[in-house]
Amino acid sequence: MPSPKKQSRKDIELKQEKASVTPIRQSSRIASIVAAEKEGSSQRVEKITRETRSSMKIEEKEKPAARTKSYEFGGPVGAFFMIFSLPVTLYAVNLACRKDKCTILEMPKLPSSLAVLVDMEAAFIFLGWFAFQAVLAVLPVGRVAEGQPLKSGQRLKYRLNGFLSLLVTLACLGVAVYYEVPLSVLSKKFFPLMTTAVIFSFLLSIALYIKSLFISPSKVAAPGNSGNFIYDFFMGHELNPRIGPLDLKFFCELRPGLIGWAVLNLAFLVDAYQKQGTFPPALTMVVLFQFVYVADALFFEDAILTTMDITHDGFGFMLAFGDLAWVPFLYCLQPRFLYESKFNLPWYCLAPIALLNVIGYYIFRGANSQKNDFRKNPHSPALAYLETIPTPSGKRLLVGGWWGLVRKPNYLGDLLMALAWSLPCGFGHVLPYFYPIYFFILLVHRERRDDAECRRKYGASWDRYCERVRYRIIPYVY
Ligand SMILES: NC(=O)C1=CN([C@@H]2O[C@H](COP(=O)(O)OP(=O)(O)OC[C@H]3O[C@@H](n4cnc5c(N)ncnc54)[C@H](OP(=O)(O)O)[C@@H]3O)[C@@H](O)[C@H]2O)C=CC1
Ligand SMILES: CC(C)CCC[C@@H](C)[C@H]1CC=C2C3=C(CC[C@@]21C)[C@@]1(C)CC[C@H](O)C(C)(C)[C@@H]1CC3
Repeated sequence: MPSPKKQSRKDIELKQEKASVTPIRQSSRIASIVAAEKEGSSQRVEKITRETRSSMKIEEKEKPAARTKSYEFGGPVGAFFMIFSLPVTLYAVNLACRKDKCTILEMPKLPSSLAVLVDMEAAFIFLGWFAFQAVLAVLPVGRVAEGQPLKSGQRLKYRLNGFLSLLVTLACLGVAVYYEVPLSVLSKKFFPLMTTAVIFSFLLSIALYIKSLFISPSKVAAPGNSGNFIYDFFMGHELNPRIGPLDLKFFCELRPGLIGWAVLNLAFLVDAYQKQGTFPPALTMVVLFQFVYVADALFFEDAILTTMDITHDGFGFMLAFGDLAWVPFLYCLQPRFLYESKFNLPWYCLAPIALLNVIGYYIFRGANSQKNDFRKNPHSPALAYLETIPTPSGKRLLVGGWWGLVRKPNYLGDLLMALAWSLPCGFGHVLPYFYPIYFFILLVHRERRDDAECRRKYGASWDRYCERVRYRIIPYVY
């Protein structure tokens, strides 16, 4: 136990540190950074930045985890509603879009027996798949990267071998096709596989919540620390849960669900080829687009370390269900529609859609890489041409390049791609457009959440950025 005398001295020091990040002090620090930059003294800039960071770290290290004051997603009631409505939506959309019909004008036909939805073989396939990906993820192969600094100042280490895992998975699929293993089992058992993923994500979220009750305050994720069980279960109470070398959030976000989505698509394509003797153009194109999206996420795996999911949100039901059930079994809706319905479009319709996808990808990749490279090395000579503005935390905000066009250029590119994945399904049905519609809503909401978080982090500097870059996602529109 510290002596009362020592404790009170520590308190004084703490108060002094807290005072050092008051708004007045913040603006004087920005002024010092700007002055030092004008003088061209990069050493002084580094020094002021280091001082500011360490004073903020001391402040945060000593605090018990602060309770979340503002609720998102409609608070506990909204979270409770989503825990039930998300799985229902997943089933409803997939049941409404089946071989003979794809419509929202009729009630989805419920399966004749439970065996259509639940199946032991599918459960083994799913669990085997999850274990296979986990083994690949912990193999000591591939670069190790450091995450963004945590509240404690510590940086977690992440093994980056996602792209290699994708290649190994593809090789295994190739061998399976060669030995005539029927991949059609994946499309036949689509619903039982989905049910296993749903049950698994519920069980995983419960385990994660129980584990999070025993962690130290520095490991708590601020958004999932309200004290309300339902809300924290949904948002995720622990920021970076790990089992030995396996970082569960990082793993689930990129491996079993994301690669699983690409594998389901490939299974539809192989089956279509085996049945029709040719690769149907529209299906092939969408499978290829989505494959590039998945491969890109794994190739630029370290870029996810600066996203909101990893730096800010806890690992709870929202992400567990999103990663393991929602992404693989809903994002493949357009390929599944094209596979089941055999719908096609002529090349002169597919060509402009392909161009839209390329433009979307160019913006998405350019924006994500620009921000990620800048966060990794703000003094990189390759980025020196970009205009930036200082913030009290020492970090700067990009106000040139992609990040000067709109506040979320990466969302803009992602949305263009989402549209390009649905257009090959034609205009006869609304359901294949579920993804771009849902995605637009998700990203508008996500932008608002991030805006609030950045205003909290960067104060007046964020307001300056918003004045400079007026549009949020779509130039001159929104
Ligand atoms: N397919 C899907 O279902 C989904 C895809 N996505 C995609 O994931 C990607 C990541 O998205 P997300 O994590 O939401 O958001 P961002 O990658 O945009 O990350 C937000 C963070 O970036 C930093 N930042 C914001 N503006 C600037 C700026 N001007 N200069 C420098 N840094 C800035 C801030 O963090 P700090 O300053 O602390 O570094 C902010 O908190 C996007 O491409 C998105 O489209 C997202 C959700 C779902
Ligand atoms: C349905 C719920 C209300 C919300 C669930 C959201 C999740 C499905 C998404 C939250 C952020 C995601 C990201 C990707 C996939 C979807 C989820 C998990 C991402 C891995 C897709 C590939 C991209 O290249 C990316 C940038 C790595 C994405 C990161 C965010």
